[in-house]
Amino acid sequence: MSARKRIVVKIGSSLLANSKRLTLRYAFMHGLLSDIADLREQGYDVVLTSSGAVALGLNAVNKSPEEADVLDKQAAAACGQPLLLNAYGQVAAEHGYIIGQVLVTLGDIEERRSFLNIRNTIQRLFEHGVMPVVNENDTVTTQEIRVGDNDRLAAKVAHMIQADHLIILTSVDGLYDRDPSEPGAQFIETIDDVSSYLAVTDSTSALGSGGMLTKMHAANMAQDAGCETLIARGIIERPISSILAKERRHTRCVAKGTPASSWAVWLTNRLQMAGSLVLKQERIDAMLAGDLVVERADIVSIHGDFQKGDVLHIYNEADEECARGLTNFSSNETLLLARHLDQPISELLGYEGGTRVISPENLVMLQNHHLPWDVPTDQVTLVAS
Ligand SMILES: Nc1ncnc2c1ncn2[C@@H]1O[C@H](COP(=O)(O)OP(=O)(O)O)[C@@H](O)[C@H]1O
Ligand SMILES: N[C@@H](CCC(=O)OP(=O)(O)O)C(=O)O
Repeated sequence: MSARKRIVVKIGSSLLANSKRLTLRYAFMHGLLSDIADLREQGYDVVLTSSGAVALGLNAVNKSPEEADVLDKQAAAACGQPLLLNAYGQVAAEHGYIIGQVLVTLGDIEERRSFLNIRNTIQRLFEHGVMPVVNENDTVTTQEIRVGDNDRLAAKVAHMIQADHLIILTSVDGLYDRDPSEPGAQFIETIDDVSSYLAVTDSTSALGSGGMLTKMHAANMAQDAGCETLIARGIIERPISSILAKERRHTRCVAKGTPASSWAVWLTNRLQMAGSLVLKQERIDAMLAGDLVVERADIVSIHGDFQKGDVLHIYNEADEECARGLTNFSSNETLLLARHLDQPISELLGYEGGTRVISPENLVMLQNHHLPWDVPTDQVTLVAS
């Protein structure tokens, strides 16, 4: 691992685009990239996760943020992303460095192989002194399969590169106990456990997507990965170094304890559910006591249409999510195996393979994880029926 420190900086749309004219705020970009030039000199490797493609492309499709539908936004992103990256490229060159574009989809970061590929590419860009600029590839995503906000995407990148800090620059100076436009809103300086703030208001600025809600989710994901999240106002001189030097107000979400392994964090911080299993309480108790495995006899019900290698969410019979793990069988195979417990697996499936539905090395308990999903209500298959 390199001795250089790593930071992921997330830039919200409201910082990059003028909310009325929907044009680029060059002065902000200059200040930001000049600050990054100094940080690079001081030994920081920086990844920018930058929004702004949709906002900067809206003029090209003749729409305002309010009237644009999903397709308009995808078309706008196709026009705005090159504008954005061109500007980053030109301004970075004035400060003596090169940027590289990394466009990703939800599938790319949820699939282990492409996740590792992106990580290796970012690593190689660092080795060449190039600053990666990451954004979601909005033109190819659909509503159901998209990250949807760059806060959580930035947290994924922070986990991917084992960043020391995730810095979220936005239009307010941090988290308040309610929307700061409400009278009496109190500023929150330090957050030890993000889980108590996961239900904060989700109202956004004119161009924003997720508001503070997705910033808290991002901080929660980063906390799991051992990375501290700092949330601060972006329109200011030296927007990043002034935060790192604690010169101005910001919200700090502390990274506590030893981070889980990269594999465990990848398994738990999923944004998409392939399928799920409800297990008998005895098995959940055994798993909590350290016996990490799922056998076919443990299954009460199966949800969803999943494939071998997909990550499943594991629930107890009270519909509480307890664990996540990588399945060795598809949903059809799992059903067959669980319904015919007295028959050998090789006979049922027609091939020799393992016997466990989820193997110990591929199973992670969620006891320290704060983003459990509700049990899905569709596509339920009761094993005993
Ligand atoms: N509890 C809160 N604390 C701070 N800001 C909040 C809160 N609730 C809502 N907001 C609003 O969230 C907005 C920032 O989120 P967003 O517009 O999505 O920014 P970005 O484009 O930078 O991601 C601010 O305009 C702020 O008014
Ligand atoms: N990928 C989108 C950004 C989505 C997003 O998260 O926006 P924001 O809440 O302003 O950070 C774009 O480039 O416009």
